[in-house]
Amino acid sequence: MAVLHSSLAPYSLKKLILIPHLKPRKICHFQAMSSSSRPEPAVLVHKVPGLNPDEMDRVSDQTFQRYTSSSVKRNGNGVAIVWFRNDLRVLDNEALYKAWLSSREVLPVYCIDPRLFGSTYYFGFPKTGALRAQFLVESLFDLKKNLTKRGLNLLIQYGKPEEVLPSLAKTYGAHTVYAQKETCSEELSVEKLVSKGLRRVVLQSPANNPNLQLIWGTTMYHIEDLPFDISCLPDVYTQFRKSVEAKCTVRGCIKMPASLGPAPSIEDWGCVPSLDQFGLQHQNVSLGMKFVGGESAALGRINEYFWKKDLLSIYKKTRNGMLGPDYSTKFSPWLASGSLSPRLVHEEVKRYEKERQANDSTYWVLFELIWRDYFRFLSVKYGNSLFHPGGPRKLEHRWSQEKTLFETWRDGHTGYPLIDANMKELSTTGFMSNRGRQIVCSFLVRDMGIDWRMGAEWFETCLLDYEPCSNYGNWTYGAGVGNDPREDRYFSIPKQAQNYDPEGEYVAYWLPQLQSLPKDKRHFPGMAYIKQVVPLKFGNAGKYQNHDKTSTARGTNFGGRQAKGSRR
Ligand SMILES: Cc1cc2nc3c(=O)[nH]c(=O)nc-3n(C[C@H](O)[C@H](O)[C@H](O)COP(=O)(O)OP(=O)(O)OC[C@H]3O[C@@H](n4cnc5c(N)ncnc54)[C@H](O)[C@@H]3O)c2cc1C
Repeated sequence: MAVLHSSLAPYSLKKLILIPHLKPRKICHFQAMSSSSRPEPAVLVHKVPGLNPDEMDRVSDQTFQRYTSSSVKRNGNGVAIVWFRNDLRVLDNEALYKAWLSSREVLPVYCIDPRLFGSTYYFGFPKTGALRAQFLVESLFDLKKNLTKRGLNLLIQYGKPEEVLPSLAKTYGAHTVYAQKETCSEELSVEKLVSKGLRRVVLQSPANNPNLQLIWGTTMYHIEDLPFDISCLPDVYTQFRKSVEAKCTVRGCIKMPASLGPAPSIEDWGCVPSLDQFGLQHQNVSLGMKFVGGESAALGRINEYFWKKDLLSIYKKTRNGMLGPDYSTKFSPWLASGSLSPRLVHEEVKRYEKERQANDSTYWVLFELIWRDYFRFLSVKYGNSLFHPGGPRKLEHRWSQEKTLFETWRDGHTGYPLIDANMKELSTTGFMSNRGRQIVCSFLVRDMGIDWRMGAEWFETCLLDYEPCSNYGNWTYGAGVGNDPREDRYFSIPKQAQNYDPEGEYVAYWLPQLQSLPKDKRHFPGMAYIKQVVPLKFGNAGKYQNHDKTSTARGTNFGGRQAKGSRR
């Protein structure tokens, strides 16, 4: 058992809870050391993917050749608009494909919706942090480049889609606006407003009859191929997985036309925005991983992880790691922004299995992508209850919203190195491993007793890979209010530290003050002490109660519709 190291004793959780006015920074000694005394970590920043720009372009061009075709025939007329949302890619993009097929000219549009740069609903954190905004800027820049190479351009407009799109449809006489279908209430409310705006165009000039066509494109398994009605979606993941694996096939990627032009001529196509246009300042990534946004980088990462480094063959053994770029695929930021299609990942896994090897690891990437699908489908089945305090099961529980305590977690000042290191990684890079996310979620909710929505909203601010279904879905599971009553797990910090960072390498990377300690002391310098005096697990299971009413849904800044249009 670790012995308390006097100079590194973390303040006790009990003290924090009993005396909330204590300023953690003052009593948490190891965090008060001056930065000049900290040894520099060996590697400062890993670029993900770790390819140089020329290599990335080459890889991306090769993949484009594989997934495009020159023999696709076009038979449409007029102008179609593609409204890019969370599908910032060219390959396997069905909305773009249908727009191309049904028209003579395609007008690709991205709307920078000011609401995405407002505040989160309950706790008022920035809805999009600077790192994700930067990732978005890079993604748009790359999309514009890839469209231009194929004869189109990207019109970037600052404004609400329900104002921008009808006006463009009217000006260019577009017959259809194609877009990827979303499933959560804020996005659904924008879809409704766009449809309404397009109907107004018809009223004003009946000859012009634009309509909105929404196309499913976010999951690996298509919603129409599910072997059950979505209202009967199993509440146990394993049942869902077994059922889709037995009864459905993943559709192949759509072969996109090699050339997509011509585009209608527009004088000003709009520039890729800079961060100050979002009211944000550039945040430098000085440690950990710096992800590069955009489809080219996503294809580069597949190439690097699967083909160049052969890491796919050992994924199952490494996936629970926390340090460095290569323990897991790191596909999530590109999947969330839609720069990468899950079906393309599926096809590349199958190709790898054919050309190199098939094993547990190659299968396990698909297993994880089925989790991603599952959370998306759950959002259709459960709607807004995903965002309610009691989650899909409508459980009642008194959560604390104590600000000081929450801030120690948010800022990585809890005094527990495993928690602090993960929270520092999140705020510095916009990323955290799956293992880390489960641990910090359990700590916030079960050890600190804090409202899980505070954690979920903070993740919403910071994560590069934020998307509502996976984020709120995983948080409801972590808080024990998810749809599956059996997914109610407590993560013991000593056990997690022992299993996943036995040498303390991860914590010492993010908290360099710990590097001078012997490896066995890095992790829980105060563990013996904490175990004696702090009831780490509050045993909350007995406090939950079922109740029938959902919490009062309120309006959001999305769409002005009260209650129904609200996520919360
Ligand atoms: C509290 C909490 C919040 C989370 N919030 C998000 C989020 O906002 N966006 C997000 O994409 N993921 C979220 N996850 C899931 C998971 O942590 C990340 O997808 C994963 O860490 C991304 O790293 P990777 O791409 O290297 O994953 P890999 O291990 O390489 O997995 C491959 C892909 O499978 C999918 N995947 C893996 N695990 C999960 C999971 N538990 N749920 C859903 N999809 C999964 C991801 O798309 C991932 O890219 C959250 C998990 C927790 C516990």
